[in-house]
Amino acid sequence: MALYFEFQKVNMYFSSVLRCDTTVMNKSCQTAADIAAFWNHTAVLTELEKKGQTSDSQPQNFCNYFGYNPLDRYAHKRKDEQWLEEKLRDQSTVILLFHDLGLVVTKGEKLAAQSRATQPCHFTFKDTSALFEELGTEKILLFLGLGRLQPDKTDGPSPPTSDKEEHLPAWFALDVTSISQEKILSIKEGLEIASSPFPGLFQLPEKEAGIVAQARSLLAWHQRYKFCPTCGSAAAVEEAGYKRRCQKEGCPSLKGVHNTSYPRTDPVVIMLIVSQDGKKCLLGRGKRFPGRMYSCLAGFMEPGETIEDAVRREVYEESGVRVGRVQYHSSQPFPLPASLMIGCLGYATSETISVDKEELEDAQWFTRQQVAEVQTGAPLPTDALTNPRAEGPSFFLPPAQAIAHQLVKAWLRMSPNL
Ligand SMILES: NC(=O)C1=CN([C@@H]2O[C@H](COP(=O)(O)OP(=O)(O)OC[C@H]3O[C@@H](n4cnc5c(N)ncnc54)[C@H](O)[C@@H]3O)[C@@H](O)[C@H]2O)C=CC1
Ligand SMILES: [Mg+2]
Ligand SMILES: [Mg+2]
Ligand SMILES: [Mg+2]
Ligand SMILES: [Zn+2]
Repeated sequence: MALYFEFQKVNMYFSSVLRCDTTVMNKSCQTAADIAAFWNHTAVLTELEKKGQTSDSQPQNFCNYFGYNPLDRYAHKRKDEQWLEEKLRDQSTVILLFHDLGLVVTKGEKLAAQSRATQPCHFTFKDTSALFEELGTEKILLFLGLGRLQPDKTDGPSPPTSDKEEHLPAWFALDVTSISQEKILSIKEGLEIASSPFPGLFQLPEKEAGIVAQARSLLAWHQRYKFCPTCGSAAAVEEAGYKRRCQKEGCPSLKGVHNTSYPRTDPVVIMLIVSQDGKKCLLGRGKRFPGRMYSCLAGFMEPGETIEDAVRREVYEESGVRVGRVQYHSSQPFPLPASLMIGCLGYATSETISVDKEELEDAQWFTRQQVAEVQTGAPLPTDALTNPRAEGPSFFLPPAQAIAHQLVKAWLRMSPNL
């Protein structure tokens, strides 16, 4: 009998978990999964995960905007020119066009109620054959990989596919900077060039943002590294856009492996610093930040430095605050032009702030409550980014697409509301 009651209790427990609204947050920005993770109720967390909810307080599960890329890069085919040519002409192939790093998009698509989403235009070889003809052999054509766009991450797991890998659509990016904008825009009705990186790059469908980041970072490398960094001679594009080879005989870059021949990525640390008592976090305002925006401190890593030391050094340089323990959270490819943001939480060992006025306008400690109110509060007025006197809260955080936003959210969710 006792066993029966015990069984009933467990049953009720799980049925209440299965009925709970997994999207609701309490005043501290914590969802049911966050609370379950915090109190180490793994059985409850497992049930919630079956409903498609994971806790952001489990950093290993976290994928930032630009971080999700559904393509298999298929790197072993980059030297197979015949295979690449056939793939390029296949009618399932998707070609993205970039004009001076601006993506060619379809006008007027609305994905979200308030923001105008940037919808990359998917061209075929047939659509673009005149452009290929005009560009000739000197073109920069990148093979990005094979794959299909999956349903949004929020739609749950992707449906099973019977496709063999080789039959998945191939994705390419073509640089059409040397072709007139009029000619590009006349390929189809309703095209435009999302020339400015802001805000278009941050309004892409999330399932495609990683592909655009991959293409844009590579094209930016080609734009900046036309000549061999070792001897200054011309360098030809090879391996489907993943290599540049110096054309001068005897150049040292031709002997052995040289990173000057391959696409570059600049690692950047970005960190939310938490005070010793765990109740405050450190945020700064860069000189060029819009409106009243405050964000995590960030800085380029230097050669011969660990991630932990880069976090400690940048925080000390910019704010005078000393940091002890550093914990990795997640990363984000950042295609402006080609950074890798390495997101961390850092635990301060001192509190006095001394702002580096060369780089920052201000840096302050913000309480958990202040930050939670801004995160859960009403949407910002439309002129908040441009008008410092706009109505609304005394400060605001970067949007959800920024890793800084996610670091703040992670801290709010993983710490108890003290
Ligand atoms: N603070 C934030 O919330 C966010 C920052 N970022 C990005 O993080 C990156 C680094 O942050 P910062 O505070 O600017 O870095 P930082 O604190 O290291 O200072 C930037 C300065 O470092 C020098 N520098 C050293 N290595 C460099 C390199 N590889 N490329 C360019 N400049 C280099 C330049 O003089 C530059 O002015 C920036 O590109 C920024 O766009 C991105 C998202 C959010
Ligand atoms: Mg900085
Ligand atoms: Mg700095
Ligand atoms: Mg720096
Ligand atoms: Zn050279």
